[in-house]
Amino acid sequence: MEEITSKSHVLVLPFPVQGHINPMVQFSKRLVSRGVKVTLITIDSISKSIPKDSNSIKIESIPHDESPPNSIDIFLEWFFTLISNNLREIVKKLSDSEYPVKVLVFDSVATWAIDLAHELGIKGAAFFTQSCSLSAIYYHLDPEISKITLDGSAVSLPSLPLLEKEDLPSFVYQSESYPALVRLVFSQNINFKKADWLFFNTFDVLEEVVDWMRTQYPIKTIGPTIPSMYLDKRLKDDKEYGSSLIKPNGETCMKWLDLKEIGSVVYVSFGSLASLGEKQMEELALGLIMSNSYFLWAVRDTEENKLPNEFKSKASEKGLIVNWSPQLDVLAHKSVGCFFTHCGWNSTLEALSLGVPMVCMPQWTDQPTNAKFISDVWRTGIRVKAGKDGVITREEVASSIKEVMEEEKGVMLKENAIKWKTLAKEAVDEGGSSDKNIEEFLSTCNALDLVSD
Ligand SMILES: O=c1ccn([C@@H]2O[C@H](COP(=O)(O)OP(=O)(O)O[C@H]3O[C@H](CO)[C@@H](O)[C@H](O)[C@H]3O)[C@@H](O)[C@H]2O)c(=O)[nH]1
Repeated sequence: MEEITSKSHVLVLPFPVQGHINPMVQFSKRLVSRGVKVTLITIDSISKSIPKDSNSIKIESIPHDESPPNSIDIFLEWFFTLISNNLREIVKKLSDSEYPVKVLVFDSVATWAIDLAHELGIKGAAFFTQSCSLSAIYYHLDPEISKITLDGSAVSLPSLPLLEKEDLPSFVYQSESYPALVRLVFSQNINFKKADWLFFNTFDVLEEVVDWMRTQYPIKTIGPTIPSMYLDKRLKDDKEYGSSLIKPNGETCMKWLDLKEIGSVVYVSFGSLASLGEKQMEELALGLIMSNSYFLWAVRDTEENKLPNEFKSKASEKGLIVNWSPQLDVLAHKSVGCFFTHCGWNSTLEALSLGVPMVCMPQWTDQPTNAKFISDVWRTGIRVKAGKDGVITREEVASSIKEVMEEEKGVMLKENAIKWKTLAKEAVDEGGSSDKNIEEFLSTCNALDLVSD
């Protein structure tokens, strides 16, 4: 590994939700391990959940008097205004220090950050927390410029599998439900034109479209951003993400899993944002019981009231319900045989990196596309089928779990999952594709130092 002796200083700005903070903090740790100074920019209500200066990442936290707004549309504007009003001062302050800032790595949804970075005389790198395939889809289907007519039939795009309507990101067809989010996801395309680098939390062999994107833009794959001790083990202290916005019920989960047989437990989680309807929650709950497998289900406290009456006590022989799990430890546990997931990109990468087969129950945004890749491209999972009313029945839940846990198909899915686990480790290990991309990025940062010294 090349020794970085320069005084490179990189600012990292994640959007403040779990699924964006985790990968950007992990990327920061990889930079710090190579001698780079990294400062994470966030807001007070989030920074209290991130251990101060964890893994030598410095934190610049912006105070705010009012609580963050609950509505996503209002929150986006509130957060971006708060950051953009303060970022200039932060860069100026740090630039007067021994380690002047050279690069701002910003969450790809903070599209305004690139202009600010350039105005301040520093480089800007957009960090995409979703798959490269997803960005390619948004790129080709941008309503402002796309010549493709969306009429509900399958779409064929360069270096991507044929995508049926239900495989496309939900924002493509349901644009009226979340107008601000839809504007936001497509606005990310501006990064392709303006950013100095485009970082993707993926690895080269995982997505064919990476090669196609590379012919067009300065993209760098740097993932999977799973803590090193689960993959290459080169960062000895890197055992967890270290920034849980919800406190996990770790001991309870681990003790319970320790008592179960190898591969006998289904782990169920829908990440930090997805919210199921009451009917769907009931079908899922009853399907889990019907599957006859043991299950560990992370149900956030805001979702708990949707569980059927007395479900917890009825399920107590077979199931454990917690508000938040230490997901990496759970997926790495030998008792877990299957991950019943909403297919958030982090969960997807975690399952691939830890060799766990999946049952996919995507909800919205990128999750349907991730489910398509899991079931048809990487072939490490199957996707549940919804009934006419859009609800996935208890029978479907139970039979999908049985298919993965008990049937021949499950053996093939597990073999494929193990293959991807090996490839994920290779990508981040010394000389792997993601490792080399980080090295190359830092060599360029070094050159920036030489130019400005
Ligand atoms: O009980 C739990 C549940 C989740 N996690 C962690 O929380 C993260 C969840 O991330 P992800 O699987 O990506 O889901 P979301 O929280 O839903 O993430 C949002 O952000 C992702 C990245 O942009 C998108 O892919 C998703 O669709 C979007 O919902 C993962 O690292 C999990 O390990 C836990 O530690 N414990």
